Parts: sequence; C-alpha cells; structure tokens
Amino acid sequence: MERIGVLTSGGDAPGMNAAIRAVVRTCVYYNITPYGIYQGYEGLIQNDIKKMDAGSVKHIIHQGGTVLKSARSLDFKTDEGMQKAWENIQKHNLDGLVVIGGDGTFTGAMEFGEKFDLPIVGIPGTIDNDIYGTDFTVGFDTAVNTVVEAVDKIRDTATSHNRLFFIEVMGRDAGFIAVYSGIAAGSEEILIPEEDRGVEKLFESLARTSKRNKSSRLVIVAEGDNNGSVYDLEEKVKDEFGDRYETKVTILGHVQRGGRPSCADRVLASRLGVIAVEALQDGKRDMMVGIRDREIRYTDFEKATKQNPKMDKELLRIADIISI
Ligand SMILES: Nc1ncnc2c1ncn2[C@@H]1O[C@H](COP(=O)(O)OP(=O)(O)O)[C@@H](O)[C@H]1O
Ligand SMILES: O=P(O)(O)OC[C@H]1O[C@](O)(COP(=O)(O)O)[C@@H](O)[C@@H]1O
Ligand SMILES: [Mg+2]
Repeated sequence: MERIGVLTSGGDAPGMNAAIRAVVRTCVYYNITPYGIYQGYEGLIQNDIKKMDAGSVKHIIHQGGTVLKSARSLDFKTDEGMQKAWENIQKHNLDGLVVIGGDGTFTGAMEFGEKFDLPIVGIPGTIDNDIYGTDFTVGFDTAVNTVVEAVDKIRDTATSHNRLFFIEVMGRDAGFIAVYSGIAAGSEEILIPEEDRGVEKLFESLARTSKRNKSSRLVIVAEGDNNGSVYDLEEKVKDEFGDRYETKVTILGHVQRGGRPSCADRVLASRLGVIAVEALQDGKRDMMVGIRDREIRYTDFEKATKQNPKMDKELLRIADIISI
C-alpha cells in the first residue's frame, strides 16, 4: 500500500474526525500517503480528493461532525457514478480505501470494491449503532449522552407541571439510542422497532402508574418505532385516557448528531482508525473493523450490513423492572 484514501459517508457522527485523524496518522507512520476524499462517495465522483499529512488532521480530535464532510450520494448508486469514481481513484493511484459510515456506506463499498477489485475496509460510524460486528459504533456514545442530558432537562419541566412527555429520539430502524437513554434518564416506557410491544403495553404501564402519585412521565420513542409518529401516540393516549394526562411532545432531531465526541467515541475511533489501515496493509478487504468484547473483530461487509445487531433483551427487562 502506497496511497490510501479515506472518506466519511452517510449521516455524520461525533468521533468521525478522531477516526479520520487516526487513519491519516497511521498512514504517515507506515510511510503511506493519505488522501482525503470530501463529501463521501460524491467527492470520489467529483474528484474532490486532496493529499493529506499528519498536520492536516491537527486539532480535530475534539470536534463533532466531519472535516471531510459527508453526503448521501444518489449518483454512486448508478453504474456511471461508480465508473467516474473508479477513474478518479486511478488518477490518484489509490491502492485502497477506508470508508467511515453506516450500513449504506458499507453496501456501496461492497459493490464498488467487488466491481473494480479495490481493497476497502470500513469503520462503523453512525449514531444509530445499527451495525453487526461491533458492540458500539463511533458516535453512538456521544449521541446517547446528548439525549440523556436533554431528557434530564425535560424531566425538570415535566415534573413542575405534572406532564406526560413523548420524546422522539433518532434511530431510523434501530432502538439503541432509545433503550440506552430510556434506562439512563429513567423513562417510564421505551418504544423501539425491534421489539414491538404495541401501544397496549404503554396503556398498561400508564394505567398502573396512574395509581401512584407520579409528578412526571417520560416516554422515549425511537423514530423507527412501528406505532406511528409521536403525535399519533399522543393522540392514542388521549383517546384511551381522556384528559387524565396533560401531554407534550418533543422531537430531539439533529441536535443528537452534533457536539464534541465523548472520550469513549474518541478512543473507539482512534483504535479503529489504526486497525483499519493495518488491515489494508495485511491484505484484508471487503470488511469492517469493530470491537466486540474488548477485542478487535473483522466482519465481512455482507454480514455487517445484512445481519441485524441484536437488541439486548436484558436491557429491556432491566428497563421494565426499574420503571415500575
Ligand atoms: N446499494 C448501494 N449501492 C451503492 N451505493 C450505496 C448503496 N447504498 C448506499 N450507498 C451509498 O452510501 C451512502 C451512505 O448510505 P446511507 O444509508 O445514507 O448512510 P449510512 O452509511 O450512514 O447508513 C449513500 O448515500 C450512497 O451513496
Ligand atoms: O440527517 P438526515 O439525512 O435527515 O438523516 C436522518 C437519519 O440519519 C441518522 O441520524 C443516522 O443514520 P445513518 O447513520 O444511517 O445515516 C438516523 O438516526 C436518522 O434517521
Ligand atoms: Mg444507516
């Protein structure tokens, strides 16, 4: 390996900069020239590619977002787009790529790497934590801490007014942010797509706790939950309980994607950045690097994207018990 390109793609995630930094510095350490590809796969197509050095990534380890920018590139899903991307890779003589992103990014990498016989290694970077093959993805820890901080604040005002809040958190098809923040912020109920327990479970829980003199109620809902939007849920609760509860809805939205990465995300991203470059040097390709049970693991892109990471049922059980 003499030249390696690095890009960030899909939804940005705090800690992506720490991963870019680790990739670039590891390249320099091994006398490989690193190239930054801007705006994910879009930059590959548009030839937005620049040589980097150790200094190009100074003072970014603590910054949210991604200095390489990110994009959801529709063109990369077309044959013409991929062909242009390949021509630009050849122009820069890149021997391999490190892609930092989520399941979509890895699906694209799998197809592209196979089509043009290019070694590609992935680093899981998404706040959703929806990737098989790693306990945590880069960005999840920071996002979930942002959510907990916000829900703590909502609790203050909910308690002052004896209100029931429905709080929507991110997670397109995944409930990890909802479950972790629900437990940590002490919510009454958590609704996630992986475990559809229906609105009846919510009704039961509200009915049960209504006998207690609770001053606030917090229901965390993953955006991918199957029971409709948070507003639909609010309506269903109103239909069931009349005006027993004064309800409010908060959608946390993109505030969850920004901010300074946590220590856990910086360390995870730094480890995976080093390992990704070393993996390419060792001849590994078409796979993602991750950490499971404290150990480095390599998972084929195919498996990382197709196999759903298991939602820990034990966490849901814990949440149920402690919210009684
Ligand atoms: N089937 C595919 N073929 C080629 N490229 C893809 C495919 N799926 C996703 N991609 C590329 O990966 C990018 C990132 O995927 P996306 O799902 O938006 O985010 P994430 O990687 O965070 O899951 C897409 O914008 C697209 O350019
Ligand atoms: O910022 P956008 O394009 O509206 O996307 C929102 C989606 O991106 C996420 O924040 C992260 O998802 P990805 O990592 O798959 O891009 C999801 O939780 C959310 O559904
Ligand atoms: Mg995704």
